[in-house]
Amino acid sequence: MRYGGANGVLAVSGLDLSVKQGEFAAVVGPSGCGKSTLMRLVTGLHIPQTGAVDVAGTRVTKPVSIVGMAFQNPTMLPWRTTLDNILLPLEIVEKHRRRLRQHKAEYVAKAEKLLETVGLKGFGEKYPWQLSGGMQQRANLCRALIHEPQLLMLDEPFGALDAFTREELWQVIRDLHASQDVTIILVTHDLREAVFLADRIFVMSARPGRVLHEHTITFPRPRDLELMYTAEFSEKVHELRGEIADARQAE
Ligand SMILES: Nc1ncnc2c1ncn2[C@@H]1O[C@H](COP(=O)(O)OP(=O)(O)OP(=O)(O)O)[C@@H](O)[C@H]1O
Repeated sequence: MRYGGANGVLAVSGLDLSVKQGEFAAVVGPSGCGKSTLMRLVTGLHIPQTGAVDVAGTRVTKPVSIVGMAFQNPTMLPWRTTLDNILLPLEIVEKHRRRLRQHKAEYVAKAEKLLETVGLKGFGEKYPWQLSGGMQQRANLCRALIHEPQLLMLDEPFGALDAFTREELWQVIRDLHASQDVTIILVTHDLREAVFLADRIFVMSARPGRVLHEHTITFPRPRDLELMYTAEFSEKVHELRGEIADARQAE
C-alpha cells in the first residue's frame, strides 16, 4: 500500500497475516511501520494497489459494514447525549436506519445493556463532556459494538489514558471479547496490553511494514491482572521488546 501516487510513501509491502474468527489478535511494531494503514486496509478505508484483503470470506472493495472501530481519541458529538452518540452508527448505515426508526426502544435497551457491561450504567443521559476520558473511551467501545460487528478494530484505544484506567479498560475489553462472540484486532504500542489481551501477536517490521514474527499467547482465560506480575508474562513482554528493538535497528 503506497500513499500519494507512484512516488509516494510505501507504507506496507508484502504484509501477510490472517486472523481466525473469534480470535483476539494484536499488532505491534516500531512507530510509523504501517499499523494504522493495516487497520484502514482491513476496514476498506483504503484499497491496496497490489494484494487483497478478505473479511469474513468476502473480498474488501469498499468500507466494510460488519466492522466496528475505536480509535485513541473518542470523537463523541458534544451536543448529543452519550446514549445518542452510541446510537449514531445506526443512523448512518442505511440498513440500520430504518430498523432504528421502527424499533427505537429495542436499540436503546441494547445501548443501555452495553453501557452496563462497560461499567457505565445510568450514564446514557450524560453528555460526553460530563464524562472522564476513561468513561468516554468506554462509551466509545459501546458505540463500536452497537451494530453487533463481527470484527472489532481497536487502534491504540487506551493510549491517552492513565495506567490505572487503562488496566480497568483491559478488563472491560477482555470481558467484551469473552461475551460478545467478536473477532478483535488491536493495534498497540503497549506490549503488556498486547500480551494480557491477545491470543496471537504479530510483530511488524519498520516501514514498509510486513509481519516479522508471530506469537501465540497461551495464558489461560479468563486472565487476571495478576498475570502481569508473573515471570512468564515478563519474559514474553521482554521477547517482544527485543524483536521491536531489532526491527527499529534494521530501519
Ligand atoms: N495519508 C497518508 N499520506 C501519506 N503518507 C501516509 C499517510 N498515512 C500514513 N502515511 C505514512 O505511512 C507510514 C505508515 O503510517 P501508519 O500511520 O500506518 O503507521 P503506524 O505504524 O500506525 O504509526 P504509529 O506507530 O506512529 O501510530 C508512515 O510513514 C506515514 O508517514
